[in-house]
Amino acid sequence: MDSICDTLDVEFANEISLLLEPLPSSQIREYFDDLLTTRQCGGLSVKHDDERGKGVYAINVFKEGQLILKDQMLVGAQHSSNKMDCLVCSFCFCFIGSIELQIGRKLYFQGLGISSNGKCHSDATDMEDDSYTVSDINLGECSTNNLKNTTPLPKEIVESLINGKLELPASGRFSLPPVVSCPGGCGETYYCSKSCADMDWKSSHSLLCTGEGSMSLCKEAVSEFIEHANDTNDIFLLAAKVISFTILRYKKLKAAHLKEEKNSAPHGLADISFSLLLEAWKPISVGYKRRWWECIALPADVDRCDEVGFRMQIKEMASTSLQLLKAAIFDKEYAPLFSLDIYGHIIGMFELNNLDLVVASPVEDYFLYIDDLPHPQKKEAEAITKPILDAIGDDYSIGCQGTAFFPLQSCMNHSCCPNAKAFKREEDTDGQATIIALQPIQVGEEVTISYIDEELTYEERQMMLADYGFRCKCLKCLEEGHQSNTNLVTAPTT
Ligand SMILES: C[S@@+](CC[C@H](N)C(=O)[O-])C[C@H]1O[C@@H](n2cnc3c(N)ncnc32)[C@H](O)[C@@H]1O
Repeated sequence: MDSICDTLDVEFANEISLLLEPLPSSQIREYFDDLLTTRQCGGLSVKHDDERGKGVYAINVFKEGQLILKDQMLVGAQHSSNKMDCLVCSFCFCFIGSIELQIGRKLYFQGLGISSNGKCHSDATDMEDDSYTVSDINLGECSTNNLKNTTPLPKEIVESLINGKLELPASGRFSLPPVVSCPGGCGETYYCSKSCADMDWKSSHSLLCTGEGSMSLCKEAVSEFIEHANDTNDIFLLAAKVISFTILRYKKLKAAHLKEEKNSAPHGLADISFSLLLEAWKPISVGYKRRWWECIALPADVDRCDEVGFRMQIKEMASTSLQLLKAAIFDKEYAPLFSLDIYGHIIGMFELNNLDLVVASPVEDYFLYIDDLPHPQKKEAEAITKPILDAIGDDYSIGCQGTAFFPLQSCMNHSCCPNAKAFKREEDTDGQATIIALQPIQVGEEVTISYIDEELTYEERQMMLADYGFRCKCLKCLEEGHQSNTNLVTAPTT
């Protein structure tokens, strides 16, 4: 595995080990206390123990069913294969536009079909008089929808759904925020508001935008990086967001520092630069992480004897992705961020902590509403909606799907008898993680969630948790583990 030589890893070995060094527990606690204050979440605290690392503890009592935490993601991305099904805000992941636009886009992409390389191909006409047109839609890979038993609609109807010329019955009850375009003009990301667009721009998108306003070194290089991620693993898009986020935070800290320096005796900037980079990196430094190619679970179809080769391939793929990212946004000033070791640890952090990003579809709610209407209205509405439902087929209910890193939720340890779970309620219409109490939780008790299906057998659970790199010692496992050991001892020999 050492055959992949990355010169930055050698040149910046000291800086890299400082970036990867765990923070002292007092700093970790301070960081999470501040974060909990910004989340307006008074009932929790993050503490460290030597056996299991960080954990989340209740400092208030929670009742069964009570909301424990709404956690805002640090970075997240919609799966490229899901972009055909759902148009969502690229920052908060709520659905945008209108029910008609959501349905029209879905039918439009279904109508295009999927070419042999898994990409959409476009042959539709533009509708230039509207702010969101068919030609605006740039999606990367398409999902392989289940199009069996669907009855296509005429192209003009699909176009009028997208253009807002056709209004569906009662769709006003399901109004969605308007579509706001990317300020950099990439035509690839859309938002629910100017404030989401601005926050995404300042957080990471300004460096990863492929539009005219991009702050990257080379827009074509950004496009190449994105294409590689779409073709291989969209986790690289999240890693790029983390690096951009750190660079932009660093630049902001440096600007504030220079402003302060003007008003006092100046110090050498070189000395202070790395400490500013460390500060900018703090939200990532507190995340539990290991190198991706070392911690990724061996897929079921890879034989144990091919393990070394598999891990080497993963490392090579990450190295290719990093070279493409370097061509897009590298600067010597923050060079250690572009070492393969740091890139591997960022992706490993996602591997070990990420939560599925799920937002339910308002299109599903819309069709359920129509189905529930009393008889005369239902018949009237269905005269219009039924052909549309027949054209979409079984996939009408697909919601937004992606992956995201949540700073507080990722501190929650696993238990096979958890007292909390990640659960989206009806009112949770964006990408935040929502954690709900499954049972009463007392002050001082650890808040735990299950990373796996806790109904599996003891052996199956341990096998699945081995992918997360640990053996579970929760009460249920201690009891069942003891029982299975006892059975082994007492089992009759044949
Ligand atoms: C998502 S993180 C949870 C937070 C983590 N403890 C930390 O320090 O950031 C998952 C990691 O926590 C540890 N962990 C979580 N639940 C555990 C459990 N029931 N028993 C042992 N280790 C556990 C394992 O190292 C696991 O890979």
